[in-house]
Amino acid sequence: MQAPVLSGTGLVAGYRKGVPVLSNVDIQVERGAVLGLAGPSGCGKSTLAKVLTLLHEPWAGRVELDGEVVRRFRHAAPRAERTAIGVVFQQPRLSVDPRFTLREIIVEPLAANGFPAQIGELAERVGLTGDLLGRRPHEVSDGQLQRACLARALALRPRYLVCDEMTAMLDASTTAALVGVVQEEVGAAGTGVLAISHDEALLGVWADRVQRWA
Ligand SMILES: Nc1ncnc2c1ncn2[C@@H]1O[C@H](COP(=O)(O)OP(=O)(O)OP(=O)(O)O)[C@@H](O)[C@H]1O
Repeated sequence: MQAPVLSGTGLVAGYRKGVPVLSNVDIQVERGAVLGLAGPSGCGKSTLAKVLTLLHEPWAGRVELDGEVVRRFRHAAPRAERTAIGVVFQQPRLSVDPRFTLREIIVEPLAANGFPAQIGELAERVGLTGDLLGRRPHEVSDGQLQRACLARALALRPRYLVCDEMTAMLDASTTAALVGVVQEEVGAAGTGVLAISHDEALLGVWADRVQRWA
């Protein structure tokens, strides 16, 4: 049986030749649990997030998705592998097309994969009600836009979800709401979550286990 885990083994990655940001990093994100990742600014947490979501190709080491070694990254990554791993970044305004309505933002992965554009229940779960779905990013708050980004990430029911400082720009009540939605997904769908955060107190209540980088 294939191991139900998203893992990185011996990962080496960076941006400039000869200057690795990740040097021999190991990580295992298990299904049905939240792994917290904490560490000082600049240590490479976001770089690891990009490698595990197949957006950045490591120089060495391997990423495995449920027992299969990932061989292609970025645009070359197979659709089935890309859609198995959702991601929410810190800054929602850098993550969306400003011309799209929130509804279009959430629907986009469903449409791109040939699924019906049914998002009513999902939008409600993330707290986007009333006329919010018809608004564009400049007409909503950061918290409302981040709700849409989380809904977009969950639309295809990914087996894994990487939350890279998902709540860093949000107030306490929006943070609690979004973490609650992720927790429901972990419980109902067995999603495996990597929660990257500076906020040790948040990870203390959210994560089942925390990996700390020096
Ligand atoms: N696209 C890029 N091109 C060049 N260097 C980059 C790029 N992205 C990140 N870096 C560099 O890689 C190093 C690690 O950055 P990364 O964003 O992974 O760290 P981090 O731990 O997530 O930091 P923070 O907690 O501040 O978000 C930093 O020195 C950063 O300047």
